[in-house]
Amino acid sequence: MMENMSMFIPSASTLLSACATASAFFLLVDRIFDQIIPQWLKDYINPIIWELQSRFCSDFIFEVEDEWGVSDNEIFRAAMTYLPTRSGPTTPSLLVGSEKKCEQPGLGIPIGGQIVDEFQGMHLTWRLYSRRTRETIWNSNERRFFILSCKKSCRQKVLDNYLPHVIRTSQSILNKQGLRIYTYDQEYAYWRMTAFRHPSTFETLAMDPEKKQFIMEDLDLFTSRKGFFDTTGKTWKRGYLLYGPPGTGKSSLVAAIANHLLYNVYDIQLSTVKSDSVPRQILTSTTNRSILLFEDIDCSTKVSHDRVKKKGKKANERPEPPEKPEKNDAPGITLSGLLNFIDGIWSSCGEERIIIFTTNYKEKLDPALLRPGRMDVHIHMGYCTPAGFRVLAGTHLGIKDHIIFGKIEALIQAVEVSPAEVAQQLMTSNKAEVALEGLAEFLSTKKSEIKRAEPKKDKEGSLDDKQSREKHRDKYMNLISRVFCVPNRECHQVLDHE
Ligand SMILES: Nc1ncnc2c1ncn2[C@@H]1O[C@H](COP(=O)(O)OP(=O)(O)OP(=O)(O)O)[C@@H](O)[C@H]1O
Repeated sequence: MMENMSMFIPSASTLLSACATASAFFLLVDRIFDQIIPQWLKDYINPIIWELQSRFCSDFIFEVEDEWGVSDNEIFRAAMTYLPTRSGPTTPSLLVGSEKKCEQPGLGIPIGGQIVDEFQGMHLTWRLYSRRTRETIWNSNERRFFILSCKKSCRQKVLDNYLPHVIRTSQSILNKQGLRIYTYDQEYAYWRMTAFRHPSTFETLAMDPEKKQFIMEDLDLFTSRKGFFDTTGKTWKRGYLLYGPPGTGKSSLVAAIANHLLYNVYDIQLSTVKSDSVPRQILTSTTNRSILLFEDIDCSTKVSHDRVKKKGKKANERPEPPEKPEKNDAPGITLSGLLNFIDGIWSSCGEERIIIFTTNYKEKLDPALLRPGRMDVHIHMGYCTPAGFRVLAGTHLGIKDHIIFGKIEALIQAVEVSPAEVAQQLMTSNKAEVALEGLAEFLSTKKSEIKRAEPKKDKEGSLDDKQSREKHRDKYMNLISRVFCVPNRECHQVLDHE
C-alpha cells in the first residue's frame, strides 16, 4: 500500500523542477504578453497573472507603486536609484544615458526591465511595470510600479531588513551623486531631475560681508532648530524673498544657499502650474531638506496682481470684464492657491524646507505674500558696491588689489551698475590690467551718459519731480531691508549697504 502511495507522491526534486517550469512558463507568457498585447489589455490581465503566479509558486509578491497615499512612495523612489547598481548577468535590459558627453553614463530601469538581487541569502526579483490611470483634463497619468517577488518564507525579512537596506543604500548613492535640481513635468505629474553644479557660493557672491554673514547665520540657525519648531507647533520651513534689479545675483544667491546647506532645488514655474490642486501634488512629492524655488514671481500675473489691482480701483470705476478663458486653457494658480501652498495645511507635509521667491519688482507683489510666516526674510539684492567689486575681481582675475581699484570704486559709487555687468567686463580678458582698464572705461561711459541725460530731465519739470520722488522711495526701500524673524529670530532690521 505504502509502496503504491509513494508512486503518486512526487519527489522533492520533481516538485522543485515543476515549480521552476511553472515560473519559466509564467515568465515566457509575461514576455509574449509584453511584446504583442496592447497596454489596456495588459493592465487588465497583469493582476490575474500575478495572482496565479503567487498561488502556484512559492513566491510572495510585493507591489511597490510610485505613490503611497497622496505622496511619492519612498520605497519606489529608493528602488529606482538602488536597482541599477544591482544589475548583473541575469539583467535583460537597462536604460542608459548621459547628460553631458564626458560624464560616466547613468543607468536606469526600463519599463518591463528586471533586476535580480541577493540579500542575506534571499533571492529577490524586481520588475518594473506601468499602467495608465484615469485621465483628468489636465493630466494623462501613467503610474509606474515594481513587482518584487521573494520566497513566501522571506516575506517578513524583506519588510524588516531588505527594504530598509534599499532605502539606506539609495540615500548614500544619492549623497555621493551630489546636489540635484528638479523641474516639475505637468504632463506626467512627476519631477524631472538633473545634476545641480552651480559654482556659486557665499565666497564668490558679490555682496556686502555683513549681509552674507547674516544670511549664513540665519540658515544655520534654521537648520539647527528642529526642537524649536516642534515645541512651538510650527512647520519647519522658512521663506526668503530675494528682490532687486536684473543681474544683481538673485539666482546666484539661491545656488549659494543650496551649496551651503547641501539641499536639492525644486524649481517651480508658476506660469505652468495648471490649477490650485497642483501645488498639493508638488508639496507631497518633494523631499525634506530641500529648496522650493519660485523665480520671477511677479511674472505670474494671477498671483501678483489680485489684491494690488483691487486696491488701485476707484469706487466709480466699472469692473473689468472677466478674462475669457481660452479653449482647453487650464485655470492656472490663483493667489489663494499660492498662499495655501506656502502656509496652508498641506505645507506641513515635509520639513526642513526653504521656500525662495525671487522678483525684480517687490512692489508688484500682493502684501499677503510678503507677511512674516510666508516670507520671513526679505533680502534686497542691490547694484554693485566697492566691496562687491573686490569679490568679483578676486574670483574673476585672482587679484586682491591693484592701482586702478581706487578709480573703479569711485565710479561704482557714482553709477548704478549690476554685478552681472561688472562680471561681464572682467571676463573680457584674462590679463587683469586689460580687464580692469576695460571696466573703468565702461563705467566712465556710463557716468557720462547719465550726466548727458540729466539736463533733459530738468526740462521735463513735473516728470522730473515724480522721478525724483520715485528715486527717493526706491533709495529708502533699498536702504532698509526688513527682516521679519518669525520664528527664527526676534524682529530686527538690517541695513542694506547701497
Ligand atoms: N552678486 C553677485 N555675485 C556674483 N556674481 C554675480 C552677482 N550678481 C550677478 N552675478 C553674475 O551675473 C550673472 C547673472 O546673475 P544672476 O542670474 O544671479 O542675477 P539675477 O539677479 O538672478 O538676474 P535676473 O533677475 O535677471 O534673473 C551670474 O552668472 C553671475 O556670474
